[in-house]
Amino acid sequence: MSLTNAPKPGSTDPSIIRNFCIIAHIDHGKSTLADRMLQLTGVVDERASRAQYLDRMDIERERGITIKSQAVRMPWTVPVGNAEDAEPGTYVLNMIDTPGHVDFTYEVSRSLEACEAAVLLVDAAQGIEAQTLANLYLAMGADLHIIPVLNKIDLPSANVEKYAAELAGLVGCEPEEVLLTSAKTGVGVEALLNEIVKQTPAPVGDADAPARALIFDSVYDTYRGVVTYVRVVDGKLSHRDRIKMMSTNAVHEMLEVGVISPEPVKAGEIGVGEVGYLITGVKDVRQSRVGDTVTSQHHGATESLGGYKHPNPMVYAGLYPIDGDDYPSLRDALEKLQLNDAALTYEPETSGALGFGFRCGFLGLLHMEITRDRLEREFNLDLISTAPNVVYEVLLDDGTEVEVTNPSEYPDGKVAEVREPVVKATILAPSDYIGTIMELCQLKRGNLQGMDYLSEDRVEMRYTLPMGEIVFDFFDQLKSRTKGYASLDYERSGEQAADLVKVDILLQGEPVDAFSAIVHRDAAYSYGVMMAGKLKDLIPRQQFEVPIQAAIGARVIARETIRAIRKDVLAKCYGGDISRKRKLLEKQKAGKKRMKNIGSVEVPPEAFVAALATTQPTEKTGKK
Ligand SMILES: Nc1nc2c(ncn2[C@@H]2O[C@H](COP(=O)(O)OP(=O)(O)OP(=O)(O)O)[C@@H](O)[C@H]2O)c(=O)[nH]1
Repeated sequence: MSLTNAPKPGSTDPSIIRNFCIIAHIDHGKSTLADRMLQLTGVVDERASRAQYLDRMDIERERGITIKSQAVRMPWTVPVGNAEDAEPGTYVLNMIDTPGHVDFTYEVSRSLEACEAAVLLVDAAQGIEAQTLANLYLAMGADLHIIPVLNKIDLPSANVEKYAAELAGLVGCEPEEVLLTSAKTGVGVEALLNEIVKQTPAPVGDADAPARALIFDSVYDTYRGVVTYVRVVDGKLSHRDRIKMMSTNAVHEMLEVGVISPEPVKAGEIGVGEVGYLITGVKDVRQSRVGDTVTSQHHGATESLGGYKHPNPMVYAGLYPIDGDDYPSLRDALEKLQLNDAALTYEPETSGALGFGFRCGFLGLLHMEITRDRLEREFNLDLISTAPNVVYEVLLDDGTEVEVTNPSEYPDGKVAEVREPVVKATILAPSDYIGTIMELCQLKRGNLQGMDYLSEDRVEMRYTLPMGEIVFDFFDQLKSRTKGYASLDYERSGEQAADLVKVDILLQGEPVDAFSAIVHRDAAYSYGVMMAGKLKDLIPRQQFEVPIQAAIGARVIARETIRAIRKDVLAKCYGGDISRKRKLLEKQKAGKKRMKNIGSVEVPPEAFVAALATTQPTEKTGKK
């Protein structure tokens, strides 16, 4: 349909608005389906459509993942006499794109809150995966109507019958009610749009009440400052308003209101049920937080929409520039990233081994990897990052409690109790792998909470596990044990007391803070042996013997030795060529400058990078 006679923002009757999102496991085709919908509704024409319109950032496109949610307004006309029995007429569909990964669960939950229905998309060749379930539970928690869809039905390996039954069993409908699409070829997508119109409840709100809108995303734009995405629940927001953030009472000037279709389109106002953006001139997303309620300054609402949560980092790691001179650039880069990332925290720290750097807090491992990636790519920095760790609550003998976000700050002795964060994990896998998964979970101190068969050969296992074990190498091991067939999802679920100790690694008797780790007492020995062995291979031989030790307090639990060598770079230069000799000596000197010194031991930065490389690709990067 043409865009010119589409209903105008601000004056759209809520009864013709349909707000929905697409939820899916990674790679099941969410972005492709979204692109196809943009084309079919005429919002993006086929020629202009570059693949995956919604995934804006380069990294997202390269890795094929969605980090930030976006919302697009699409007009859609249901023709008279359509097979799906939707009421003919022109509707406004707002498609809200949700991030798919567990690290961003809170952002997902806010995006869902802005919708009335969720299209649950499942790959017809893969079936239900862990994130299908996690997202479905979140959507059901938000009271959304669920529209089950099997995608990729064009694939020769698609097993429509089996997975339609699985999906129907999950959402509680008949297998015939599961819609079938191929986002790639477009088959079934028009029918899906009609079904969305038919099945999605129209938004309900009080047009005459004071304005209340939910912030479900907030993005920093270099030219325009922060762009805030909102769903209006009651009243209306006009470009003439001054607005108030209800969690902080901060008041901002409104510079622009509009809708995205798919580029920003200015509007005078947006009303009940509508989804759009606000620009207020704030320069930092922390002033416009996801989950907060926006109201107008005058005659504003007194009660916020609820559900606002402050994002708390769950995983910490130290980031250090390989070249110490890059420290100021790293600080500037983190400052810039934080403009667009309310969940990222950092503070300066100094490491005896690595010099000046920052201790950064992340929502999870993917968040950490994305941040590191962006620092290296967009800001051209070479970084060493320490192994990620979780936050421990340590109760000392004298009754004081300290929060430890860095293993090297772990109090020595005097510890009465240590509490560690726990997660509820859901693992989906072919039933052949039950044995090996159970073995792994046991090894990682997991407790089986329940197990269900989704179909005769696929099983869902629910565990509680210490989060510290998950950030270590759990995912990697799970994938290798199940040949990549298992999928994992987890959410935070309280704390537990545990018998944890700090293992230090010493080079020539000097502790190297970057390698200290907090581990379970039973795993301390294997961590010590693994680390000492790794370093023995990575640190080049020096002119003297270097002992490597792993220790708990004063007790040494593992030891390796790097034998001495005298590296004579001139050995091969017999006779006279003095300029060649000088060149070699200069080269050696330059090499030494890069070295990090631990006592008198020279360690090349690459050894730190390799020793600290967690064998820990997350679900996304594991595919690289
Ligand atoms: N054959 C076939 N391939 C499809 C279909 N839909 C998507 N794909 C392919 O599946 C892959 C993943 O699709 P995406 O749309 O990026 O998946 P996604 O769910 O958005 O992934 P994330 O953004 O990472 O969560 C891409 O290579 C698509 O081309 C389909 O209907 N048929």
